[in-house]
Amino acid sequence: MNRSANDPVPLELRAVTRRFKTEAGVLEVLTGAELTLVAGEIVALVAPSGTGKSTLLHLAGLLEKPDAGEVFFAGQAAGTLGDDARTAIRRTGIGFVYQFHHLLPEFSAIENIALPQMANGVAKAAADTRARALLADFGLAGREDHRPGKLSGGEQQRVAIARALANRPRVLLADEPTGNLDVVTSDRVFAELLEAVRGQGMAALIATHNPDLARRMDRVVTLRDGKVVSG
Ligand SMILES: Nc1ncnc2c1ncn2[C@@H]1O[C@H](COP(=O)(O)OP(=O)(O)OP(=O)(O)O)[C@@H](O)[C@H]1O
Repeated sequence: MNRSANDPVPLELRAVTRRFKTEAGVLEVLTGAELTLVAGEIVALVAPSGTGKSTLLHLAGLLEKPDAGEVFFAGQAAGTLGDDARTAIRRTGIGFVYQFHHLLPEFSAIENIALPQMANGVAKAAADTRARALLADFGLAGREDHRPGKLSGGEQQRVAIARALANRPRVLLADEPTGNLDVVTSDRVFAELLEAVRGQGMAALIATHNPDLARRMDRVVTLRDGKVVSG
C-alpha cells in the first residue's frame, strides 16, 4: 500500500493513564505512557507478565478508553469521537491478532476473511477474491472451504492474520500472535506475518514474550512503572 510522507502518524499514545480498582486498592497500570508508531514501522512490545501489555493494546485499539491522556489514530484524537466513529476506525483502520485465533467456527476460512470486508461494504465477489489471494499468500491455497476446526493450529493462526489484514488497515495490533504454536510453526508464521505487514506498509505493535521474535522487528519497547521505554 502506498502511503505518502504527508500521511498522518498512524498511531500515537500521549500521556496515557489507566488504572483499575481492585480489592487491594487502585492498581496504576499505565501512568503516562507515550508511544508513536510511524507508517511502516514494526514495534515489539516485550515486558513481564502483568505490566500492562494487553491494557496498552486495548487502549491503542480503541477497545477501551484511557483514564487520562489521549490516543490519536491517523492524527485524530480518539477521545473526541463517539462510539460509532470509534467502531468504524476499529473495523477499517485497525487489524487485531490474538494468541488464540477467534475465528468463527461455523464459517469457512474464506468466509472468515471475506466477512469483515463485506461488513465494510465490499461486494462478496471482491471480498472472496481478496480472501483467496491472502490465503494463497499464507500458503493456504486449497484450504479455502475448510472450517477452522479442520485446520491445524498454525493454519488457523494464518487465517486469523489474513483476516486482520483483509481490510488493509493502517495499524496492526497483535498480542502474542504465535504464542500458541510450537517453536518451528511460530517461527514460520511470524516470518509470514512480518512479510505481510511490511508488504502493506502498515504500522504494527506486536506483544511477545519471545526475544528472538522481538529482534526481528524494527525496535523493541518495554513497560516500566507504567511507561513505555526502549527495550
Ligand atoms: N479489567 C481489569 N480490572 C482489574 N485489573 C485489571 C483489569 N485488566 C487488567 N488488570 C490488571 O492490570 C495489570 C496489567 O494487566 P495486562 O493484562 O495488561 O498485563 P500483561 O502485561 O498483558 O500480562 P500478560 O503478559 O500476563 O498477558 C494486571 O495486574 C491485571 O491483573
